[in-house]
Amino acid sequence: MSLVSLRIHSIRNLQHLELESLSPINLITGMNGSGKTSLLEAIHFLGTTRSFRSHQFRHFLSHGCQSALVFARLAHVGSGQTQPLGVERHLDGQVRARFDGQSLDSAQLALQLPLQVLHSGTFELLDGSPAIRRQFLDWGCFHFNPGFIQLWRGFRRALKQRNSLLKYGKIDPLLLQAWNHEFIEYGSALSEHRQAYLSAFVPVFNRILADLLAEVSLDLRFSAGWDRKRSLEEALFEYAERERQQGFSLVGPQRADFRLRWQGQNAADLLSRGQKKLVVSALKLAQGVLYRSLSARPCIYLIDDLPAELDAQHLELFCHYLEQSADQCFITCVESDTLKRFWATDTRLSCFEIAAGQLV
Ligand SMILES: Nc1ncnc2c1ncn2[C@@H]1O[C@H](COP(=O)(O)OP(=O)(O)OP(=O)(O)O)[C@@H](O)[C@H]1O
Repeated sequence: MSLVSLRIHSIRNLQHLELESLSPINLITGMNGSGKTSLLEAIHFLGTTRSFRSHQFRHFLSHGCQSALVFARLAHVGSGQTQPLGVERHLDGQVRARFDGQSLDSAQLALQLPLQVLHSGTFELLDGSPAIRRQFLDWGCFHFNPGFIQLWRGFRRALKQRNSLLKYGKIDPLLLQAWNHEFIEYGSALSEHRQAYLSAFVPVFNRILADLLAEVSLDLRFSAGWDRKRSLEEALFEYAERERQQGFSLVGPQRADFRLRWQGQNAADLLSRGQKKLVVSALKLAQGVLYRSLSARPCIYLIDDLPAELDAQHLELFCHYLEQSADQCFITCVESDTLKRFWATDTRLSCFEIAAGQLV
């Protein structure tokens, strides 16, 4: 699906904004503080009911408003048919997502509008906490395997119950055994899905990285969250006493991570900012390529300040990559001339300029 038109109400300084005739490549330009990133945030809200830069809804809801609404018409690739998608969220916590007249839960919404975001915070994928990389990995697994969400939910439930038993000291052995069983069943399966996804992902990532940043070749290492020479059951047994003392689960898929190594060291410690941006971009592009090859559906890319950190040569490579993909892109930058020259003349491109939250 791709967005054909977009209507935004009450997201940051975008009180009411309507965009028509969206293209595969959409350039959003404007001065600092004009509302470019807010527009990307609004599309992210449409696909997830959340922002990618504020955890709290009240921070990205326009000041003085009670609710935010984003509405779009989505087109099936290759057909002229469009369907409406709307997401509304109120300050009191109510969230409503509707697609073509049907209510959607968050997982169904994510399936309708698969998004990849690149913004200044995305660097954390390399040097931030493992939770950020697990989230990245689980996005891929979620779209790679329809059964993954059930496993993930089952595992989260078992982890929560297990942690609350360990936390409150008085442990009923039968109850702990029951939750251990769930934890092991769901946890082992979850980890297998993550590994299967990475096996498919790594060659795609390496290929894209070689195109975008030929001088860097990275080794992606996955750690499951426990020593894989043992089963998860054996690892729980080995850590049982330490977990009792610490009061929470110490081993399992909730500790999984992956690291990128370059020349035997943590890549984040060696790469320049521009190189980091290209590596993170290659990770995100690889997820999109894999998603498209499995589902035959495109991803939507939200790319904030694409030119930042990149020289003209890498910028051109990046733009070339985006225009060749079947994905839809929303790209922000301050000056439109910075990016306009990098596209082929037959690329379907729409340019929107924003000033103080309004289209110019
Ligand atoms: N909750 C809010 N309600 C209203 N306005 C807000 C809210 N939060 C932030 N703003 C304002 O919205 C404006 C748009 O911010 P945004 O980050 O989208 O700008 P931008 O065009 O991406 O700027 P830059 O080029 O500097 O990154 C800013 O002026 C900001 O102060």
